[in-house]
Amino acid sequence: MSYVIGVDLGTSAVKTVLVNRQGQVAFETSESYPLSQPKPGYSEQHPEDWVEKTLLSLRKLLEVSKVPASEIEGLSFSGQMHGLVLLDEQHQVIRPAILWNDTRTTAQCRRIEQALGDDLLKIARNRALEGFTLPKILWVQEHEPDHWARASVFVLPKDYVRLRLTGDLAMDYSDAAGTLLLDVTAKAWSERIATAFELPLSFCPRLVESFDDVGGLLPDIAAATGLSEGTRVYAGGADNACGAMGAGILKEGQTMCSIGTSGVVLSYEERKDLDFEGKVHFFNHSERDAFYIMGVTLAAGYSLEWFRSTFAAEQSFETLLDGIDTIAPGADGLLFTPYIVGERTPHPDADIRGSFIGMDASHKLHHFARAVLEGITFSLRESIDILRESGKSITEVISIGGGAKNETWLQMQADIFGATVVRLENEQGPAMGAAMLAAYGSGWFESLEQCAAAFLRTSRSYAPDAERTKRYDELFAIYRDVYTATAELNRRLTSLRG
Ligand SMILES: Nc1ncnc2c1ncn2[C@@H]1O[C@H](COP(=O)(O)OP(=O)(O)O)[C@@H](O)[C@H]1O
Ligand SMILES: O=C(CO)[C@@H](O)[C@H](O)COP(=O)(O)O
Repeated sequence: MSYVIGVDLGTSAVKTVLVNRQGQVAFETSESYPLSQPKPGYSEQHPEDWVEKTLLSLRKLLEVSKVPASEIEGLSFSGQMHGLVLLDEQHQVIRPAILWNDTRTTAQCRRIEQALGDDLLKIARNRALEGFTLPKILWVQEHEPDHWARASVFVLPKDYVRLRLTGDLAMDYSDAAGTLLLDVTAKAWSERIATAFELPLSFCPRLVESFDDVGGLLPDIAAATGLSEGTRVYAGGADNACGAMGAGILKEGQTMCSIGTSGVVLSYEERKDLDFEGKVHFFNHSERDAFYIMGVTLAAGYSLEWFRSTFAAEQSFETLLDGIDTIAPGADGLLFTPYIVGERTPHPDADIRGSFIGMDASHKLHHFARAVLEGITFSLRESIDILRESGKSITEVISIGGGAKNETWLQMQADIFGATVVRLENEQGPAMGAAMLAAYGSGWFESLEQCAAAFLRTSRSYAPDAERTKRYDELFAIYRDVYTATAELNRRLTSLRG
């Protein structure tokens, strides 16, 4: 038998999957790590936690599966995007990583816009948003001169873990696209952008394709995990690119919805010269010379996790959501907006915060839980609408991530999106995309599409119900008004936040 491993470095946990040549998952493990929010709007993690938990997860994968290390041909990564890991000349970490959902960088975004004007959208193909990496780099430049003086190079989360596993420093195009330093269509670091902020190009690591072989495992890593030094490591990709691959989004006309900590609606995009005016993110895919567009809800699964841990900490997601299907669409007049850490699509606004509108004395915990799911899904519908407005026909959506675990939520996605929602058999999200990169890199298939055809099988489809879709369309019109109606109120509350 031969196997590959996919490692998904998520925001809440690292997940590893062991996959055979038929795409069957022989074993999986997951190890969580903390997220620290030292101030409102801040979101950080310790890169050492990622490394430690990745090694632990790999060791368990080998111990429990009992698969001989010699049968594992390749390993690759998927990683949470945009997070800034600053390294000194010896490749030591300088400060905790500043993550994708950290919104401290509004001033730096305005500085980028002023310095680059129209060039930003022309070159980086994306707007200056707080979550992206360049604003984080500028924040450290401005606020932490001692740290900045030591900074020699930057990497993204999975690149740091790969560096520690192999000793190789590199970044793949799909992740580099989320830094705002890449000329996305030319696939090269942008000198124009780097020099505008006095960054030498040596501050940016070597660029590679997601499926490139970047070496073997270091001897001490092989010893610590039980893996063989002979297992080849392939660079890996951004979690959304890998999630898309793991959902089979490899040609025009395919769309996925991923509900993890964040929420993403993503479509394969052939029209690389079309100007999306920054309304959606435009990134390199993990397949060679391919692209995708996507909209992001900052707190999708995170809104549900926040609600559960704050108001029903003793309950699992399953218990909390059990019975919400007995409540009618609209949660008896209760509406939630998931802006609990600010928002990205369609409102790039770090100051906006969430709301429950329409609370009534008759509402119980289940009404709130249903309203939270509906609010998250309405937010994703805003991205679906932007993709449709760009000319895409979206009639089928592959749903992945934690949000695809609940049947009621899957049906709700179909009803709110007005599209058939498809769940995959043995859905593994971005971890499967990472395993596919390792399988393709190892030469098991001639193309990633061929690999997807062999690995991925659909499990169940959820068709939209015409009556519920109509009801949700009415509610969606109200949902859309909540942003405008609460934006100014939230701005006035900003100074009260801790
Ligand atoms: N059984 C479940 N039912 C509904 N939602 C769930 C369930 N389990 C997890 N989730 C949601 O999925 C989120 C985690 O998704 P995951 O894809 O594992 O996240 P990430 O990759 O960001 O770490 C949780 O925060 C929660 O909102
Ligand atoms: O910021 C983005 C994409 O632009 C996020 O999607 C991150 O990539 C984190 O993803 P999850 O941990 O939610 O999977």
